[in-house]
Amino acid sequence: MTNPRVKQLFEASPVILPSLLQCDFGNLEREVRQLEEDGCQGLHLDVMDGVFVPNISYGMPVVDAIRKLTDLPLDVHLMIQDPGKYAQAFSDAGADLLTFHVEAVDEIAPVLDNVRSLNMGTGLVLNPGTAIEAVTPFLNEIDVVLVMSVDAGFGGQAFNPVALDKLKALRAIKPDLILEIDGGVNLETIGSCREAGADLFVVGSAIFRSSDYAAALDRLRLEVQRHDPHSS
Ligand SMILES: O=C(CO)[C@H](O)[C@H](O)COP(=O)(O)O
Ligand SMILES: [Co+2]
Repeated sequence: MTNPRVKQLFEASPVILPSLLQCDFGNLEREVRQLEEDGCQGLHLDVMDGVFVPNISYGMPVVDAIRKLTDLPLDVHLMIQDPGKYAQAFSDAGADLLTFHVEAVDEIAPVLDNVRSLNMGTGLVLNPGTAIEAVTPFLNEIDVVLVMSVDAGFGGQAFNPVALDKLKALRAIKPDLILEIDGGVNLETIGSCREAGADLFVVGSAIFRSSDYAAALDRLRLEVQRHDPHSS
């Protein structure tokens, strides 16, 4: 991986990545500064097009605005149809790590080649209903597998434990693969995600619905430490 911010993110693993979907967009700069002060080591940006998922969030202008606000690694989760068409635009907007859904493309390889040529980290995303076999042929060409524990499209959904089996299976296939979990990750579920092998933990409502982001993050980090598979 040559993108220095992605390298920094992976070296900091395990990392909790706040999902900017339910934050206060009317005070985006304040939110980003608060997360930086609370020691966040990256941000997860949820891009939704209303076609691939039945919801619309934001696109390149907001990614660009966040890029101008912070030097933190930006992990951009594309929940859009035909993501290859927008890879250059998101690279130009400042994405460091770009993940796209295998369900949103007819052929993975050409989109993957395109994203990799743009000096971004690359990741494939699996919805709960998609088997890991959809990504196993590509494990040597990607940096991350993002395993969804909710059906992509909305924050605040309940965690689907099928994701844990996928994390364990992928960890067993490729021990050095960076694994990311996204959807319904909170104090009750984050420990089992860590035990199952996750490195990056996307958290939305468990942070943004709390009145004290720092306290919520500290409790989540403690749970990750307590359930670390590498600790004795
Ligand atoms: O990709 C997503 C939804 O499609 C979001 O990243 C995810 O839902 C995070 O929010 P929460 O922690 O509240 O589930
Ligand atoms: Co996401």
